[in-house]
Amino acid sequence: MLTYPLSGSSSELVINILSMVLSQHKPLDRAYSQHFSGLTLPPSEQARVTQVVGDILRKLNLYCYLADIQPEEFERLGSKLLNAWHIFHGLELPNMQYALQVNLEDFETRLAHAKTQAPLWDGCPQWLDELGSEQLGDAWPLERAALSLAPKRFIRVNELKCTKAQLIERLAKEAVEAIEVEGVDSALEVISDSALFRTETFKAGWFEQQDAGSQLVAAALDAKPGMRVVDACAGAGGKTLHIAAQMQGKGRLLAMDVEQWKLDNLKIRARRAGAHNVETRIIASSKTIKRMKLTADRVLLDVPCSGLGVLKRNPDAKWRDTPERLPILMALQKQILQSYSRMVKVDGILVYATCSIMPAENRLQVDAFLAENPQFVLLMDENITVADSGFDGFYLAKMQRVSE
Ligand SMILES: C[S@@+](CC[C@H](N)C(=O)[O-])C[C@H]1O[C@@H](n2cnc3c(N)ncnc32)[C@H](O)[C@@H]1O
Repeated sequence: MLTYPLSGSSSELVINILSMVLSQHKPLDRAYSQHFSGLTLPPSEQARVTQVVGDILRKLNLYCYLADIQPEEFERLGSKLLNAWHIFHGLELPNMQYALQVNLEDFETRLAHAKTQAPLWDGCPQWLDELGSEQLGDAWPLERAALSLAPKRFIRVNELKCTKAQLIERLAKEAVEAIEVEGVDSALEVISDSALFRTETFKAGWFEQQDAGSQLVAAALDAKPGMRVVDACAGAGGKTLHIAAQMQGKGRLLAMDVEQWKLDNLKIRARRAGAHNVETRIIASSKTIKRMKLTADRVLLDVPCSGLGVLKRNPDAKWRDTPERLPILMALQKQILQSYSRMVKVDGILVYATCSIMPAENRLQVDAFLAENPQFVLLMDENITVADSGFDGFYLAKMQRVSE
């Protein structure tokens, strides 16, 4: 965490970003882009601001409890929470105008109590603690604690442009220190505090920022040059670009989604990455899928999910309407799996993936699908857990179509 306090203006910035997320219910990335654009903040200060915002969101209920405020009061009482945050981390108080002060005696009493309440200490809201206990049983406390930590920074080497060794060397010349990641061939961990997207190495398309756990998903698809591959929930193409590299730019790679703006972003990223065999197609209706019946060697279904495996990186989801959305998401996952699996040809491979660690969105969906679709068999599945891997949490199931 920080070694010296935030400046007064950075503290105000943290409060404004958090207010946008907590009071106006905007996504965190939108709050960042709105507040950072037009600011001439040095990259290191921007990194400090995002570090503090991320930490506060990961443990919002703990810091609110210590500051003796309610999350709903953040817009009005944010300065008190920020002071409590500094005291908690043993830092001097920031120099904010009109800041509300914390009663130190009260803070110490609350701190002693919070240490005895593990879910509160881990910044876990009650609904999530109940869901995690119900879904994961004894494994939940370790996952819960792991989800409260700051995420590491991972990148994926773009093998269409360079090797891992060449990437490490070129990044070092731009003062970015990156090391190999055990168990994930395509990944590097960035251990210096550098602004990655400003590097020439990034502009040349040599890497993408992508969690190491996420890189295991496309690896499981095992796409080969010359194949016909569909990434059916491609979004902005994190995994599409990885698949394109596996295919060495040869064969047909179709990236589909229901949101055109995401596919437009994907096209820009594909151009930078030199991924020339990527085509995009909007899913306008079920006909788009029906027309492709039994045509694909590989289909990836990286379905919309709760995101409960990636709370380190997207901690705002803890304080959103995630529990209300869960049944809707699960119905959509079931429907996508049933309908889009029709694209897989006989002997072809289907990979179902989520960035959730909850069995209800993962193995239970796959079991239900297999029970209704004997034309598919399960080859393997994997829970990439946050506590075991240190990555974000993912699930993947690899299935094969054995008959029409
Ligand atoms: C988990 S995200 C995909 C992330 C992406 N694969 C990546 O690696 O960057 C799920 C995607 O599914 C898309 N989606 C939502 N409903 C869909 C549907 N019915 N059919 C296809 N895609 C859908 C969303 O727009 C979103 O981009």
